[in-house]
This record gives sequence, structure tokens and C-alpha cells, in this order.
Amino acid sequence: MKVAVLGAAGGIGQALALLLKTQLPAGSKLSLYDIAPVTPGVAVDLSHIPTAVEVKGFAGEDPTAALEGADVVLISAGVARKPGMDRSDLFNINAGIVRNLVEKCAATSPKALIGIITNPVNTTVAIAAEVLKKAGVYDKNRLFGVTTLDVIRSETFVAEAKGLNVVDVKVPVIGGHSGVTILPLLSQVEGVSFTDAEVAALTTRIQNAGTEVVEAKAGGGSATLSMGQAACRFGLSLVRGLQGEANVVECAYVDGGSEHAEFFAQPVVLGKNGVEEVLAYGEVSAFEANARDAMLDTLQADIQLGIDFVK
Ligand SMILES: NC(=O)c1ccc[n+]([C@@H]2O[C@H](COP(=O)([O-])OP(=O)(O)OC[C@H]3O[C@@H](n4cnc5c(N)ncnc54)[C@H](O)[C@@H]3O)[C@@H](O)[C@H]2O)c1
Ligand SMILES: O=C(O)C[C@H](O)C(=O)O
Repeated sequence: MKVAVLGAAGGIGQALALLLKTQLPAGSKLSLYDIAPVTPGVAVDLSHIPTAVEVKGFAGEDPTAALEGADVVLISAGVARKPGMDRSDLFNINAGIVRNLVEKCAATSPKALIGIITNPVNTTVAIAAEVLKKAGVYDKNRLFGVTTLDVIRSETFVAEAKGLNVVDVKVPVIGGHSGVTILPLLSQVEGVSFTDAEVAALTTRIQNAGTEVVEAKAGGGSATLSMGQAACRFGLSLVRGLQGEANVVECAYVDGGSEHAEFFAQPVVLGKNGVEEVLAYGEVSAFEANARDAMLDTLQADIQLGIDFVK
């Protein structure tokens, strides 16, 4: 199994690469690419960790060498928010970066499963889909917006609020990955109940958690370590699915035939070809149904921006 990380010298990329080096199955290959010249050095550094995962690093303008033979490509290349910015403010720079990198994926590793981390995810995934369509290699089951950070934050905050063991807490998060489009389904958390005030407060905290980190880092970037962990969890799940493991389920932002929008985050079963099945997200509370309906204009506009960018 070969996993490529594009943006591997960045805050997320280095954390993710470290976690993958220590957690990918023995015999895997880890391929690191970034425009930053330090990237081969990051690979050398990681290569001294005694695990049976081979690491290679590539720098420069062309990711082709890093992508050759890749089964999974995780893309975190691009710029991150500073205080006062919205994720959509990153569009001007990141849209072109994602387009160019996905063009290279289409040419070099068209069958790879692609996970997009670069913001604004609601839009960059639509850009990736249009690029792959243009190249004639689009398979909706192989493209993912990585929304796992919303899931792990939800698990953490719910466990804290309710005094639960976090390993037992499961929270599906649907919609997209920005502000009101992030919708944790707290009504589905097993074994606990929440007051209306708790639901409102937790939902707002989860939706604003990215901003919480951006403000705490005070101009030094956005979430990198928690995102590295989230991307590692998602990447390992993709690998487990590819290896034929049964019942691998993650929430992800996919082109899954949702009635709500062309791309929608919901639970999916992962398998040998990426998305094996898109699962219904089940019953929701009146609060969640309202929040879902209220997000749709924003989400659809975010998606259209991506489509228009490539067309
Ligand atoms: N999906 C999520 O939940 C989530 C969470 C956190 C951050 N993010 C996003 O991830 C992205 C990266 O965040 P970060 O904190 O790692 O930023 P960072 O600035 O630390 O790292 C970004 C890296 O991308 C590289 N890069 C820039 N242009 C490139 C190109 N054309 N080709 C290859 N590499 C290139 C840079 O050299 C840098 O090393 C941002 O857009 C951020 O908003 C998404
Ligand atoms: O908030 C950001 O800009 C980064 C990321 O999308 C996050 O949720 O932490």
C-alpha cells in the first residue's frame, strides 16, 4: 500500500507523516511531497524511526514522482487561516493549488483514493471533482473531503461535557466543513441525553472549533496536530477498506447522491474501491433538521464556486 501526502512539509503534513510512519501496516510506502525544499529532509528524519514503512521525500514544482503507484493521496497543501479570516478567504490561493495537484493525480495516479484536507473543503472537493471529470478519470467513490476533525472534536467535547470515556463516544457529523455547514448529530449519541441548551452550546462549539484554534494560535496558523490525528485516522480507514477489511465506516464529504447537495458529509462504508456504500444518516431531531435545512444555501453556493472555478 502506498500513501502519498501532498503538503507534507506543513503543519498538518509533518504531523500526519509522523503518525502514518508509525501506524501504517508493515510493508507500506509513504511518499511525501511539498514545494518546500525541506521535504526530502523530513523523509530522512522519519526514516530513522524503526517501523517497516519506507519513506521517500520529494520537493519542487512537480509531484509526479511522489504520486507514481499511489493507492491513497492525502492533500493538505495550501495556506491556512489567520484570526479574522473565514475558510472561504483561502479560496483565492488554495483553489489553484488543489486544481494543479489534482491534475497531476489524474495524470499519474488516476485510480488512487484522494482525500482533500485543504480548505475551503466544501469548495476544493468540488474543484477536484471537476478536474478529474475534465481528465476523464472521475470516480465519485474515490474522492473524499476529509471532515474527520469535526468528528473527533465532537467525540472529545461530548465526552468532556458528559464525563464519558471518549473511546466509547461516537458522533456522526453531516453536511460540510465550515461554520453552519458542520452539523453534529448529537441526538444519535448513544447512552446520553442533552438539554436543548446543551445541544445549542455543543453544536456552536463544534462549528467554531477551528476558529477557537486559529485565535489561540494568534496568527501562527490553524489546527495542525489534531488535524494530523484526524487525517491519519481517515487515511488508515481508507487503507483498511482497500485491504478488504469489513465494516470500515467513517463520515466524509462525498458525492454520494445526497438529496441535499452534490457533495454532503455523511457516514460511508469504505472498501476496496473507496466508497462501498453511502449510509443514510438516520433520524434527526427537529433542531438538527432545521440546522440541516438552513445550511443548504451556503453549502450549495460553496460547491458551485468550485464547479465554476474549473469550468
Ligand atoms: N479539512 C480540515 O479539517 C482542515 C483542518 C485544518 C487545516 N486545514 C487546511 O489544511 C491546509 C494546510 O494547513 P497547514 O496548517 O498544514 O498549513 P501549512 O502552511 O503549515 O502547510 C501547508 C504546506 O503546503 C505547502 N504548499 C503550498 N503550496 C503548495 C503546492 N503548490 N504544492 C505542494 N505543497 C504546497 C507549503 O509549502 C506548506 O508546507 C490549509 O488550507 C488549512 O486550512 C483543513
Ligand atoms: O479552521 C480552520 O481554518 C482549519 C480547519 O478547517 C479546522 O476546522 O480547524
